[in-house]
Amino acid sequence: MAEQPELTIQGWGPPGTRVAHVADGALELTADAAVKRTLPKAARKHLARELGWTPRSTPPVPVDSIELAPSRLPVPVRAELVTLLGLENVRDDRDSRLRRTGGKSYLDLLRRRSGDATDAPDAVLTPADTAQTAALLELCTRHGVVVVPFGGGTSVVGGLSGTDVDDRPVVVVDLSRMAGVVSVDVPSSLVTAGPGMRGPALEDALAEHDLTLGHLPQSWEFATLGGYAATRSAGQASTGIGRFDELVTGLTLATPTGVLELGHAPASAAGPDLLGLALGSEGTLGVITEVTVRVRPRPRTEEYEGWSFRSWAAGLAALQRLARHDLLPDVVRLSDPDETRANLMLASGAGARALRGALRGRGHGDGCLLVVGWQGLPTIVRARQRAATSLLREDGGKRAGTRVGESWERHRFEAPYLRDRLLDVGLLVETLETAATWSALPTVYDAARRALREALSTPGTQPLVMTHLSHGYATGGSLYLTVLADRDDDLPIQQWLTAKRAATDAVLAAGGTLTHHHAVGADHRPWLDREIGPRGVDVLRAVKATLDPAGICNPGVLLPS
Ligand SMILES: Cc1cc2nc3c(=O)[nH]c(=O)nc-3n(C[C@H](O)[C@H](O)[C@H](O)COP(=O)(O)OP(=O)(O)OC[C@H]3O[C@@H](n4cnc5c(N)ncnc54)[C@H](O)[C@@H]3O)c2cc1C
Repeated sequence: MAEQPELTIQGWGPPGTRVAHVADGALELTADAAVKRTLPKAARKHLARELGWTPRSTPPVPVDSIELAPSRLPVPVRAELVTLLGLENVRDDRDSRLRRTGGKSYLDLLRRRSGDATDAPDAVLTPADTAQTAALLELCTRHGVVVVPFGGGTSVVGGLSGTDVDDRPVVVVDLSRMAGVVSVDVPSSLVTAGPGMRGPALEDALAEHDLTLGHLPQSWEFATLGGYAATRSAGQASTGIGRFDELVTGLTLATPTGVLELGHAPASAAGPDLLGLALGSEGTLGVITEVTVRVRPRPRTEEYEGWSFRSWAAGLAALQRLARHDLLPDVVRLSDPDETRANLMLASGAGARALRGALRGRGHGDGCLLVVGWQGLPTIVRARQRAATSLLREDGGKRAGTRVGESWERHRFEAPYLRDRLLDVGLLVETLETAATWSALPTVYDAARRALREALSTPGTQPLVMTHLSHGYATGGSLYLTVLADRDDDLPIQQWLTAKRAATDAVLAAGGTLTHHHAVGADHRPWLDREIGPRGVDVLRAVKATLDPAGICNPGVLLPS
C-alpha cells in the first residue's frame, strides 16, 4: 500500500504544496510560487471594497514554536498498550501528537496558527485490526483513558478534541494502518475496506475492477471511509449517487463492551436499523473498523455545464421542479448572487470577462450561476440532460456553456488551499451548512445571512456571505454558506463563536437542520436537543451507556454536556 501523505499542521494540503486541481481526471498539486496568482488583483480589490478589509500580513507562527504540554498517559498504562500494540504503535512524541491535534475548522486553524495546541492528545495509537482495537478499548475502559478515533483529521466541527472535561488522559486511535481493501464483491457491487482508507486510494483500487465509489467531498484527498461513516458525509455528486450514509451497507464497530457486525443483506425488516445508529456516531460508541459500501461502474461519460438565472428565487424554483419530476442531475450547485459575483471576480482571464458580459447581456448580471453535472452511460446521460434542459429553459434558465461546468470540475478542490492564503492576510474564512424543505429554504437562507451580517458587521466593515445550494433532494436541498470578514485580530475566536451561535439559532428557528453533512462534533452539540428533542438525546445516551459504560469514547462530541 502506498504511503498516504500527511496533512500540514497549520492549514490544508501536504506540506510544501498549496493548491490542488483536477487535470484529466487526476489530482495535481501545484507548488507555492504558482499559487500567488490564485487571488487576482481584481478579487483582492473586490473583497477590500465589499468587506471594508485592509489586507495585512498575518502569517502563522513557526510550527516549532507551537506549545505542547507533556503527555499525561500514565507509565503503566503506556506499558500495557505497548505490550498490546507494539512499541512503534504507541507514540507520544511531539510530532505524532501535534499532527493529530484537532481538525481543520477555522477555529482549529486559528489555534494552530497562533501556536496553541492545548487540545493535543497524550498519545497516538495505531491498531492493526478489529481485535486490537477492541482490546485497546477494553484496556482504556479499565484505566479511565479517553479514546478519540482519528481518520483523516478533516473534521470541521471540533470532532477531534484531545481534552476531556473530567481531565482524563486522552489517546487518539489513528486508523491509518487499517487502510486497505478487504474484499471486492463485483456481482453485488460491494467493496469492504479498512476505515483508514482515503478516497484516492480506494478509487485507484476500484479502477482495477472498472468500478467507482464516486464519493467526492471537498476533503477527498485526506478524509477516510471511517470518517465519512462516522460523520454521514456528503460528496459533490451526492444528489445523484447518494450521501455516504446511503452508500454504506455494513460496518464493524468495535466498542468497549464488544464488537458489533451491522448490515449484510441488501435489505431487511429485522427490527430497527442498528446500522443507522453507528452512522453519524462520531466515535461516541466505539471505533468503526471496517466499512462495506455500494459501488458502481465507472461512468462512461461525465458532462458538466453552467446555467444562469435572473435571481436566486428563480434558480431555486427551477431546481424544485426538476426534483419533483425526478430529474435532478448528479451534481447540482446553485450559487446565490453574492457567490456568483465573487466567483466571477476570482476567475481571472478572458473567459470570465466574456461570461460576465454575457450574463449582463441577458439581464442576469445580478443573477445566479448553476453548475450541473451528469455521470453514467452516454445514452442515459443524454436523455436525462435533454429532459432537464427543457424544464430549465421553461423556468427561465439560460445555458452558460460547458466551460463554466468544466471550470468548476477542474477547480473544485482548490478552495481549502485558497483559505490558507486568505487567513494569511487578515481574513476570517469559515463555512456553515444546513438543509431544509423546498418551502422552508428561502426563509432559512434569509435568516442565516441576516444573523451572520448582524453578528459580523462593525462600523466600517461588513461580512461577505456567499451561499450555494449544494445538494438537491425530492423534498428540499442543502445550503452551504461561506463567510468572509475582516478578522478581529485581538479576539478572533470570540468573533466567530458569536457569529456561529447567532447563525445556528437563526437556522434552527427557521426550520433548517443543525447540520446537513459536517456532523455535530463539539461545535454543534449544545443544539442537539433542539434537533432531536430531549427524549431523543436520552435514547442516544442509553445506547452509549450500553456500549461505552465508562464514557471513554469521544465524550467531547455529539451529546450535549
Ligand atoms: C477543506 C474541507 C472540505 C470538506 N468538505 C466536505 C464535504 O464536501 N462534504 C462533507 O461531508 N464533509 C466535508 N468536510 C468535513 C470532513 O471532511 C468530513 O466530516 C469527513 O467525513 C471527515 O472524515 P475524516 O476521515 O477526516 O474524519 P476525522 O476528521 O478524522 O473524524 C471526524 C469524526 O469522526 C470520528 N471518526 C473518524 N474515524 C472514525 C472511525 N473509524 N470510527 C469511529 N469514529 C470515527 C472522529 O472521532 C471525529 O469525531 C470538509 C472538511 C474540510 C477541512
